[in-house]
Amino acid sequence: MPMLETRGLNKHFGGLHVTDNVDLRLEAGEVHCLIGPNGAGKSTLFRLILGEHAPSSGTILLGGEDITGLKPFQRIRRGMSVKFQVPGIFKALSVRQNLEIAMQHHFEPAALAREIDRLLDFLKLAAEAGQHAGNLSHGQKQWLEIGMAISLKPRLLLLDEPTAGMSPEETHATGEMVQRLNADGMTVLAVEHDMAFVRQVAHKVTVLHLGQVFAQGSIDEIVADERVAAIYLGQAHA
Ligand SMILES: Nc1ncnc2c1ncn2[C@@H]1O[C@H](COP(=O)(O)OP(=O)(O)OP(=O)(O)O)[C@@H](O)[C@H]1O
Repeated sequence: MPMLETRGLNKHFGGLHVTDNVDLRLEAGEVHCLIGPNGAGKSTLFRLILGEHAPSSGTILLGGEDITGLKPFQRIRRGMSVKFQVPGIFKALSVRQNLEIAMQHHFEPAALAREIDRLLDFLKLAAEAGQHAGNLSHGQKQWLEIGMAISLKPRLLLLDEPTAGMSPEETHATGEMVQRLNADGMTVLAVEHDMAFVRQVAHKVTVLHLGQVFAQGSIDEIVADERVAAIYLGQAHA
């Protein structure tokens, strides 16, 4: 059974058809990257999956369950989690306190401290645990945000341009984090422009164009597809 499936998903904003009959399927245990030119409808599709927009028509299934009518918090309770591009961290609190806020209601105190230590190691933020989150570098803030998104161990993680603004080294380290999460069983859907990252992590790539699924396949198939090169990859330094 797929972890996530959209069937005939449509979204209109007035006369603008932004999501056009999208059938997307993520198998459990898959890392799937969503690419496409600016304005292709990637963010809108993300918001539909998360429940921040209601579709004009179509169905969304999580683990086989129809979640189309559920609110975002109900989807999160069913094991979905998201990291947006703009960090939603509390700058005046320490790195550790940010993770505590995300996790405090879900663990006993002793287990909480242990889980946070493990997570800080995973995020390469152990040395920064006591620092104000506002003092972290841009890449570290993104990692803290990923930490908050994975702190409750979702089965489906949505990442919106996780490596935006990162150096190549930080991008690679982020890819390794995604690979480790995936090795532990997490299914991941990432909107991403950085083709090195896509090549590093993706089992499958979907190209969106004008709100539609334009092409789908492995990264090698996508890079070899001249139709994709014509609309997108020329701009993306594949
Ligand atoms: N709330 C809205 N109301 C009206 N139009 C919208 C709304 N949200 C998005 N759009 C339009 O839908 C189209 C797709 O936008 P979307 O942000 O989903 O694309 P994208 O692929 O994520 O682009 P980018 O890579 O630039 O973020 C754009 O033309 C945008 O102007």
